[in-house]
Amino acid sequence: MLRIAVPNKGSLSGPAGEMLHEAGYQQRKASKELVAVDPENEVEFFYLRPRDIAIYVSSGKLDIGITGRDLLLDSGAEAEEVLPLGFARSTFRFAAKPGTVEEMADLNGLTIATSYEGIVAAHLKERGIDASVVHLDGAVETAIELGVAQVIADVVETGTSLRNAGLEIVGEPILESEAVVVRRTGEGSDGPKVQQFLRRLQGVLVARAYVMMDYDIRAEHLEQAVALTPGLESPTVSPLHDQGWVAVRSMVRTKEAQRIMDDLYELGARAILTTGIHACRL
Ligand SMILES: Nc1ncnc2c1ncn2[C@@H]1O[C@H](COP(=O)(O)OP(=O)(O)OP(=O)(O)O)[C@@H](O)[C@H]1O
Ligand SMILES: O=P(O)(O)OC[C@H]1O[C@H](OP(=O)(O)OP(=O)(O)O)[C@H](O)[C@@H]1O
Ligand SMILES: [Mg+2]
Repeated sequence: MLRIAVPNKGSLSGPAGEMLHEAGYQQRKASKELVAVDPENEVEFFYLRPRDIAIYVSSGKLDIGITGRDLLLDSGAEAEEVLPLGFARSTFRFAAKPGTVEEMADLNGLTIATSYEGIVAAHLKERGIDASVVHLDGAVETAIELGVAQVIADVVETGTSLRNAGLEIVGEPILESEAVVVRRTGEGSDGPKVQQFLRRLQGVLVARAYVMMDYDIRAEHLEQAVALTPGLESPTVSPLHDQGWVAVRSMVRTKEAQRIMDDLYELGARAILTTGIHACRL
């Protein structure tokens, strides 16, 4: 049975569960359940703290896990990223009161509060900066107001938490993070069950990012139309009863669908339809 670590709480938990559900895996019924078996797919899910997942996976007791790239790197565990999942996107940044820290060198001699000591210490060391790091569990933005630190290093998504605390970003992003699938470092080639799991998640990513587009076009404009909708491999072109026309079917990126529909219409295409993709294997 495949053993998979899934975040039990926080920003990663809901979207990870949704993605697994979309991939056809049975998820736990209640948020207090710590282990759930999906007998049909022969998978056992372990609902663990996101911060601990890379550590469990590196121990070799679990085959694979879902966590944040920042948490993976912070843990220092012998685990590596195998597939980015596109949710829980954030950047990891330094921030301070306006006017107190202009550039990275100003961090020398200061105290930095963070929940991600591993990432911060490595970043400072790489740049030869000598600053103290104090670990806090969360709500790090308040640490400056309360005098625990002069600088924080924390996850930023919309920037609302920083603004509310009257802080501004210092320097370049330390890291860009999103949810990722992790496995033990140096595992070699994945077994067939892990490969199948990854294919299912890749299928969800593609189904989320693409729509199927169908349209009719006069045969003489086919090449121009196909240039707009090349598809992943090659579009399907079918004859229509009216011999001057053909029907085209192709996958297009959801984000580009409206622009492509406008361009196709301009080219003379008609009956342009898009439909969602529920699942796929490429
Ligand atoms: N506001 C956010 N937007 C996007 N991703 C976030 C946000 N906050 C945290 N994350 C991401 O979620 C992961 C952290 O998960 P974790 O459950 O430890 O924190 P959390 O979502 O802040 O939950 P908690 O309430 O337990 O602190 C990290 O990968 C981080 O980048
Ligand atoms: O840029 P924003 O959109 O404001 O999001 C970033 C905030 O979200 C997370 O906090 P969370 O609410 O999880 O609280 P925590 O600090 O206790 O983890 C993170 O730690 C930041 O504080
Ligand atoms: Mg948090």
